[in-house]
Amino acid sequence: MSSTLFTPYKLGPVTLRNRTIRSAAFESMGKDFGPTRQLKDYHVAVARGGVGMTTLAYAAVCRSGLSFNKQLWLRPEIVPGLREITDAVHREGAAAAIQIGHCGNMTHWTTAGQMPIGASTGFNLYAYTPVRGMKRREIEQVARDFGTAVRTARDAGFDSVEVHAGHGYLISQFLSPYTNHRHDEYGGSLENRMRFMRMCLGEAVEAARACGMAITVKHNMYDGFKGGIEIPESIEIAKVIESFGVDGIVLSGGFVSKAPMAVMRGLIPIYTMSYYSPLWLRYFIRWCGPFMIKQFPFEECYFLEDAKKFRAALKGPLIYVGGLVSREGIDRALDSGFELVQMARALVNDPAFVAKLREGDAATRSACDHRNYCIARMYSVDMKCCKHCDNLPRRIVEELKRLP
Ligand SMILES: Cc1cc2nc3c(=O)[nH]c(=O)nc-3n(C[C@H](O)[C@H](O)[C@H](O)COP(=O)(O)O)c2cc1C
Repeated sequence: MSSTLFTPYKLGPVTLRNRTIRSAAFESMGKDFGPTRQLKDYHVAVARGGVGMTTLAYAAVCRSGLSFNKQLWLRPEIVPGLREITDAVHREGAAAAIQIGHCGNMTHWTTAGQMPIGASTGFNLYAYTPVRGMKRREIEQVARDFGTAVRTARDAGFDSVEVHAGHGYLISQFLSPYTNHRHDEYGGSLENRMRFMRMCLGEAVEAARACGMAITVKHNMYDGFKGGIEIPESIEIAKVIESFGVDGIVLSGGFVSKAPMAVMRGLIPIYTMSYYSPLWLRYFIRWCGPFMIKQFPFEECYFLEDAKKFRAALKGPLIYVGGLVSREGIDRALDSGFELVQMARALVNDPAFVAKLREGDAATRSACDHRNYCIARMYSVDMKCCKHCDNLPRRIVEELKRLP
């Protein structure tokens, strides 16, 4: 067994009690773009369950960066509600982080309060909406919003911020040749495609340093389809992220609008997903979902072999995420040179998973079976494991049983 898992780690100015972080996983528990009692209770349970740090997700840096109505929009009005959460998390001995980002083209007018904007003009199937390419002044404003969001997070008592630069959110829409078709200084060469990321990181890192917060970046090792970012280019991007002096890079992959299961792996319960979708979308998902959503089989530590290539190329702290379900897997990641590990589904399934690892024997495993009910449900209800839901509709139970 690795000896480092339950040792403290200094993440920039913050000391974590151990090497585990609850990964940013959209809870779908917000109301009016702000926090709720349910959101607080969930993160307090995770903190009580032993993690070093828990991450609230996802918080948009401005209104146009919201993709769901139950997300957070980081602004002064919600600071008191967030402060209640961070105080309660701290009382449990854990640190508190918040993921900040902008969803770019993955939204709808009704949520964003304006026409969706992205790196380039187009039509987004994810939200069935036309998208307008961002003007220069919008690009500059959103970059500044990243700095403002960091300061707001500090006012709310967070110890750390995670900049979302992966998964097809706005920064990765600029980075990826698949979504960036610009002909100006923000498009074309890799240097140009990284310009927006550099602007956002410049603002966010400066703000974090000024207010004594840790800062990490979630980055795509690859987008998960032909025409997107691949590992060699992604390593070059990671080197630039590292040059900003961030406290850690979280290595992930996949584009939620094109290859969502490349991010999370495992099965996707199509009927369940359609059940929780608005009526107008329900039958489209039921009929077209199996063809549109590419499957990526789940495997423990599914990103580890690729993440090791980044470990070999980079010097700074790296955070492993993806398919951690056992002590053996966590130790494997830590022993491969990653300073910290993040987990999402193991903690959706059981917020006390880390405490069980500490108290249990080496064979302790998460009971999550990666049938991904939590993902199907998250879009319109909240993020919950099927194991915590009573009285599920019969057809959902049957579908979850039927999946191999
Ligand atoms: C329900 C759910 C919601 C998620 N939402 C986000 C999110 O808002 N931001 C993000 O960066 N990743 C999100 N993810 C991805 C996780 O952070 C993580 O990268 C991925 O699930 C792999 O970790 P795991 O195998 O421990 O679950 C989400 C995952 C799940 C299961």
